[in-house]
Amino acid sequence: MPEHFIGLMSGTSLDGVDGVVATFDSGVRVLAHATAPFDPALRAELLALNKSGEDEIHRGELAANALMRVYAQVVHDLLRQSKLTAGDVRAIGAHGQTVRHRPQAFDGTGYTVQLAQPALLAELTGIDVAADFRTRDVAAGGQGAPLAPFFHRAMFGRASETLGVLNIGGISNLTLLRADGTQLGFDCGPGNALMDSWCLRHQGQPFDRDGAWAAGGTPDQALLKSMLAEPYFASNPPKSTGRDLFHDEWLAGQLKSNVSPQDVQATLAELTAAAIAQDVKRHAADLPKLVVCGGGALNGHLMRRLQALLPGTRVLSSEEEGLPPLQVEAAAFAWLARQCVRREKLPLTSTTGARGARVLGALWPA
Ligand SMILES: Nc1ncnc2c1ncn2[C@@H]1O[C@H](COP(=O)(O)OP(=O)(O)OP(=O)(O)O)[C@@H](O)[C@H]1O
Ligand SMILES: CC(=O)N[C@H]1[C@@H]2OC[C@@H](O2)[C@@H](O)[C@@H]1O[C@H](C)C(=O)O
Repeated sequence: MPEHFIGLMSGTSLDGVDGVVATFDSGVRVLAHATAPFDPALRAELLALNKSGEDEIHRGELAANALMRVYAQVVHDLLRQSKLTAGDVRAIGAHGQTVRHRPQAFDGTGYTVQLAQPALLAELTGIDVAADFRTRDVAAGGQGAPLAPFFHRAMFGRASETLGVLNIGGISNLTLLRADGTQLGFDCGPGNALMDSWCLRHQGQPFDRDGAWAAGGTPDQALLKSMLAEPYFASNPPKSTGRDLFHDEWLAGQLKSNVSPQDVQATLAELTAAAIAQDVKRHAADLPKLVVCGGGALNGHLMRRLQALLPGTRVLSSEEEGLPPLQVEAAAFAWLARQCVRREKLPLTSTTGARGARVLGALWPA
């Protein structure tokens, strides 16, 4: 029987948990996919914990416990769907919930915090849990993110082919896999997070389905220019970002003139697409193919804008390459769990800037 791994991802969009059960013995094979939304109180608390607040250690621990219960529910759903038992699964890779990401802050080492309680998840599932994947990279001088590029190579890479893999979650990140075997990976900037928040505020919807609201507006060029002047966009990789920088107050600080809510949404969509296109042109002029995953791949308007800004590149959904957009990151953490239990070092340097290859993650035995 092949070794099975479960991957659980709850990302910066805070929409909930995506999980997969997968095998990697002969290529990547996803046997089941399950999701669980966050209930509004947990989502609000996780969002609030992205900023300093009262009694945050206590609140953070309770939120981590609550998060693990949602993770356990996804694990049980995956086992039921795939007709596997806990004993059939070698390990779970649990990402946790990023609430702070400051890899180079203050003391030159910095930190990244993913709320999780892997011990509780091991108790609730009876399966070994690999977690805390980012901190070793930060300790080794890296950004701690993005980590999916190593999986992107395993999943989408082809010998002697140059291609890009783009994840558009709350934040967007780009992986460039070059024909010569080298790679680059970094966060481009906002993905859906600012759009989601603006849409909730003005439309009462958690996200702009298919980008329809944005598509009916017109980007405000002065606002777009001002947003693109944020120094993060021009800075060189290795680099990573998050809600620490791209939060509602950042957007509020940009809104100096009177732009209609719908045109602001159109401008935010254009910002996501333009920042990505700028990065592709800067680091991979003549890129033949860009495989898009994450929830943003389901946003037709965003996909059309990306294609228009990158006319020489074929922009396609990861679905066309064998893995649906909402399964890619969860599959990445299943794969990272496998690397962790095998004590395989990942060649981090060209992507995160870490000093050398390291084993990522720690293990909580069942
Ligand atoms: N049908 C759709 N139309 C438009 N946008 C969508 C659609 N479905 C999902 N999305 C967007 O995708 C987001 C979720 O994406 P995803 O699950 O990839 O993010 P994440 O994993 O939380 O974030 P990150 O990759 O930054 O960690 C939603 O918040 C929403 O903005
Ligand atoms: C610190 C953190 O949680 N970063 C996330 C976030 O969401 C997208 C982007 O920013 C990426 O850098 C990363 O997630 C993916 C899974 C990664 O590590 O590749």
